[in-house]
Amino acid sequence: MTDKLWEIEPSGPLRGDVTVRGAKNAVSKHMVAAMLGSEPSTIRNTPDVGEVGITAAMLENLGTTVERSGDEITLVPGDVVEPNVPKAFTGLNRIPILMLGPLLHRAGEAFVPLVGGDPIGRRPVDFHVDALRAFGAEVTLAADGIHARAKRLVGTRIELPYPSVGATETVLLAAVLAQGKTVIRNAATEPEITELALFLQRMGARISFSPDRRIVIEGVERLGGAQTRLGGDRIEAFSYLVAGLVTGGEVRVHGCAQDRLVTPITTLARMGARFQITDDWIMASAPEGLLPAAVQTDTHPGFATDWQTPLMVLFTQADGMSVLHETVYENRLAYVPALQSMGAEIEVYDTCLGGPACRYHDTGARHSAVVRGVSKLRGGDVTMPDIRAGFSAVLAAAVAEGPSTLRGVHHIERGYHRPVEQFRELGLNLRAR
Ligand SMILES: CC(=O)N[C@H]1[C@@H](OP(=O)(O)OP(=O)(O)OC[C@H]2O[C@@H](n3ccc(=O)[nH]c3=O)[C@H](O)[C@@H]2O)O[C@H](CO)[C@@H](O)[C@@H]1O
Ligand SMILES: C=C(OP(=O)(O)O)C(=O)O
Repeated sequence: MTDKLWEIEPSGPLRGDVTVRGAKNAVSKHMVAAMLGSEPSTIRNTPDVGEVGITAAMLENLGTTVERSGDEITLVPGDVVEPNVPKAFTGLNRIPILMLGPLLHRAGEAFVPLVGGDPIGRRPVDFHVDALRAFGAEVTLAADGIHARAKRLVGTRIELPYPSVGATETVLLAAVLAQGKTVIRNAATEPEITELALFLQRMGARISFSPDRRIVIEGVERLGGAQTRLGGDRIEAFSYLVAGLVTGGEVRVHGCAQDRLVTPITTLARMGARFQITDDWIMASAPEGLLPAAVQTDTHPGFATDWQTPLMVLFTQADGMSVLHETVYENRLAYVPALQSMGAEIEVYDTCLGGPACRYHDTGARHSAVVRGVSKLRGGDVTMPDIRAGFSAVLAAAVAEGPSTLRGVHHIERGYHRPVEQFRELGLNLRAR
C-alpha cells in the first residue's frame, strides 16, 4: 500500500489553540451501544477520524443506518439484523469484539472477524470470550474469527483478571439486556467506561457503580434511543499540551475537561510545567525548562498508557534522567528505535524500573525505559507503527534540527481530529503528500 507521508521542517515553538472532540474509541463504542436500542440515537461532538468510517461501515453492513451531519452521528437500528461482521473488516480496529453481545441480543447469533488495533502487545480477547460464556453464550473460536450463539443471555457474576477497558464494555453491552442481574468485579473505571454507562442509562439501562471496581447491572427487557454529547479526547488533549511544552511553546487546548486530565496535569507540573486552567480550556508552558520524572503507566486513575508516547519525547527534552515503566502493554515501547534513530538517548529494559513489579516482570518484555535529556534530536525518515507512536514521531520531528519524513500517516488519521490543520494552526511546518 502506498501511504501518505508528512514532511516536517523545523518550525520553532508551537503556540496557539487546539479544540479536541470526542475520542475515536468513545464514538465507536457509543455507535455499538446504539445497536441495542429500538429507537434512533444521536452522538454529538464526534471527530473526523478514520475510526468512525470503519465502525460506520461495519454497522451499515449489520443493518443499522448511520447518518453523519457535521459533528453529529445518528444511528437508526434496522428491524432486520445481519449477524455476521464481514471478514473484510478483519484487523481494521478492535470494535467487532464489542459487537458480540449486541448481536446476540438482536439476532441470537454472531460472527466477528479477528480484531486488530495497534500492534502494542498480544492483546488477547480471552476475557471477552470467558465473559460471554458466563452469560450462557456458546462461543467458538475459529481461525478467522469468533462465532457465538445464545437464545437469551442470562445475568452472571464476572471477575475480570485485570481491569480491561474492552472486556468491561463487553460485559456492560451484554448485561444491559440480559435476563437478571450481572455483577462485574475488577471492572475498568476509565472515563470512557463511565461515559458509555451514562449513554446506556439514558437508553433505559439500570447500571450502578459500586466501590472497589464493582459494577452492577440489572437487565431490562428493552432499550430506547438516547442523545449525548461526547466529552473531549483526553489522549489528544494531553498530546497537544505536550506539543507546546516540548517545543518551548504554549498550546491552549479547548474541549477537554480538567477532570479527565488530573493525573497527567500533575505529572507535567512536577516536571516544571506551568498551567492555566479554566472551565473552557487548559494551557501549559515551561518557561524555565523541564525536569526529569519517573512515571509508571496504569489503569485509571493512574497515568494512562496512551499518554506515554508523547511523554517519552518530552523526557528527551527534560534536563536529566527520566524513567518510564509501561505496565499495560508489553510491546508499547516498540517505537523507541525510531526515536533513537532521530538522536534520542533512550535505553529499554525488560525489568520493572521506577515502580513495583508488574505483570510483565520475568517475561522478557522490554517495557521499561531510561531516557537521558536534554538530547539534540535530528530529523529522520520514520515509519509510524501505530497511532500514539505516530504522534510522538511528529513531536520528535517538531523538535528536531533538520527536516523529517514521516510515513504511515493513516495511523494518526485513524484517531486524531484533522491533525494536519491542527498542527499547522500551531505553526508546524508540515507538508502532507
Ligand atoms: C479501542 C479502545 O478502546 N482502545 C483502548 C482500550 O484498549 P483495550 O480495551 O483493547 O485494552 P484493555 O484495557 O482491554 O487491555 C488492558 C490489558 O488487558 C489485557 N487483556 C485485555 C482483554 C482480554 O481479553 N485479555 C487480556 O489479557 C491486554 O492485553 C492489556 O494488557 O484501552 C486501552 C487501555 O486504556 C487503551 O490503551 C486503548 O486505546
Ligand atoms: C491503542 C489504541 O487504540 P486501539 O485500541 O484502537 O488500537 C489507542 O487509541 O491508543
